[in-house]
Amino acid sequence: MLFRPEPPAVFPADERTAVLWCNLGSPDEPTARAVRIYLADFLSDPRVVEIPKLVWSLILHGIILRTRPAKSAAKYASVWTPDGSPLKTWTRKQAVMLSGWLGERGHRVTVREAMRYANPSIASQLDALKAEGVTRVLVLQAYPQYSATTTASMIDAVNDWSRRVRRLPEFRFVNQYHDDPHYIDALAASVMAHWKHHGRPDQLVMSFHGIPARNVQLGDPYQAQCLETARLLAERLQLPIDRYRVTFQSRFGRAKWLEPYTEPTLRALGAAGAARVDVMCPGFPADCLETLEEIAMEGRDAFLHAGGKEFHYIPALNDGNAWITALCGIAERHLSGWKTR
Ligand SMILES: C=CC1=C(C)c2cc3[nH]c(cc4nc(cc5[nH]c(cc1n2)c(C)c5CCC(=O)O)C(CCC(=O)O)=C4C)c(C)c3C=C
Ligand SMILES: [Fe+2]
Ligand SMILES: [Fe+2]
Repeated sequence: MLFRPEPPAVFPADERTAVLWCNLGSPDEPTARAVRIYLADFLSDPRVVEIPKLVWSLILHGIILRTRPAKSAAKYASVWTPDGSPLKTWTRKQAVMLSGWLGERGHRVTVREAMRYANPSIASQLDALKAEGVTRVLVLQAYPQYSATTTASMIDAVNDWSRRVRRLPEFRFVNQYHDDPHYIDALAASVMAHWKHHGRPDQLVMSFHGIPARNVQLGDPYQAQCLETARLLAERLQLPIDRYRVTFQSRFGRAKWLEPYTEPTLRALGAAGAARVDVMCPGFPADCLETLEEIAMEGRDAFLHAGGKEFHYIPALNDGNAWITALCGIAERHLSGWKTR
């Protein structure tokens, strides 16, 4: 193991704090080539696909990476903006806003966004922070609900970087904030803002990203945390139990994932004659491929073709005031004890 040489320590240490605002990441471009590189990295992560390495490597390289990149690239192209991937654009904007708001509250902290897969990578952002003299890093993730497939994988990436470094910053990790009252308030505010203009739907569908059902059996708390977020949000919206449902989207492969699945639920609601369905994705703080394409395009088509009349997608929290307030509060709580002002 080779640790990097570093300049001699200066005493007393001048403590400098940073918040690393982390999200999943997107391909660099909506092309089959860039998506292939992204998916190869993403899908080789043993936290994401828990299948024996040799078997998975054959399936991944023999089948998936030959067929999926072109299909996914076309989907990415349908949501791509002049600024690039929506997920990266929103995540960057959230980092800038969080930095400004923490500054207004008197904190001297640097805020940077980082991506688990592709760019800007966790390693490159940690390198940059270290070069700027940062000695304390709060790792905050755009995953309100903990899953080993996402949250633990991000911590793995930080640990991979740490393995190469001689003088480590002090790290803190936030594992979840699924029941944070301000996060719930921010979700409720975005729903209420939508309903103020459009009235209430017959059904509000709260769609979370799925994971394999087996992961939950093996101890992943993700499903329980999604259900708790949904219950708290419904309570906050004073929504009776028969006016909302919780579903799981983005199933990958043939194994059983968390149910009920979003798209079949939307089709069933359409076929049953639901006049209007609103869909929101509480587990995605930033709009991305999975919300803008899978829900707002494919989900809409599924519902309307099955006979539904009106479909509304309620945008993700993105740069909403209530959400940045919540983010600020979560960061401040976990920064406490580190002298930042
Ligand atoms: C293969 C297994 C996958 C698991 C497990 C998984 C869990 C998971 N993912 C998110 C959030 C996002 N996923 C996104 C895209 C995406 N997810 C998978 C696969 C799994 N996700 C793939 C292959 C892709 C890429 C697109 C595709 O080819 O289908 C995104 C959007 C990224 C973007 O660029 O916009 C997000 C966000 C969570 C929260 C989660 C578990 C809780
Ligand atoms: Fe995913
Ligand atoms: Fe998807």
